[in-house]
Amino acid sequence: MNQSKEQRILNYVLQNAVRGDPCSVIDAIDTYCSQKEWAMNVGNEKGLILDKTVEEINPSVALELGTYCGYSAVRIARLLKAGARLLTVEFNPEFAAIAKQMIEFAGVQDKVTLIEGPSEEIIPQLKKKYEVDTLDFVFVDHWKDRYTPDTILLQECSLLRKGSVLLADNIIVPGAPEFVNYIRNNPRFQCTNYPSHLEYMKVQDAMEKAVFLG
Ligand SMILES: O=C(NCCCCc1cc2cnccc2s1)c1cc(-c2ccc(F)cc2)cc(O)c1O
Ligand SMILES: [Mg+2]
Repeated sequence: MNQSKEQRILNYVLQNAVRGDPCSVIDAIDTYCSQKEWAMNVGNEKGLILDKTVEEINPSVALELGTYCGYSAVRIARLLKAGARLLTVEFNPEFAAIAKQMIEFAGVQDKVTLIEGPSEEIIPQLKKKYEVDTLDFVFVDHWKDRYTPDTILLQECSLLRKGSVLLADNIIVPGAPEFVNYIRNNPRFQCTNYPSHLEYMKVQDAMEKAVFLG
């Protein structure tokens, strides 16, 4: 049976990156996806916005919604201090299997917990099953129509505290207009927009940072 695009991306990383070197994994994925096959990794331009946000917060507990091949999980995990952890949620079993191998090859598996399942099911489990108190940082990069309901769910599950930071991808393309309207008009969030470009394309995109005010 012929390989999936995600399997081809992983194979390229295994052959061209250095085991245990997260930066070489990130670079290899960006090289493959800009030269050979486009894929929905956050990419290097928006990835730098993600890096700066993570470095600014220096989170002890981070959540990612939408793992895909593990590109942003590796990007985030490589910046985490000793003892800090990333929980990343993926809905698609094939993607989760690729991401698991990607995270292990990068050598960040000790910092990352990969959870397979729908966000609306996993978020309510985070406190009891995954021993989360509150989240310092959330990277939102899954189904664009889940951005708003899951932000509400995070609040309902008391997973956000004063100063928790959400960073949402794809504000313009594919777009999350309902989320933008919700978060910018919500007095409990302080929002900042970061114009950028769609990964590997000359198409406008943006990220939105939202700080929970408690
Ligand atoms: O759909 C995108 N990401 C979401 C897919 C993840 C599905 C999940 C649902 C779910 C539910 N619960 C838990 C975990 C998860 S993971 C996406 C799409 C584009 C894009 C695609 C075509 C195009 F022409 C232009 C842009 C660019 C991007 O950067 C993206 O992130
Ligand atoms: Mg995205």
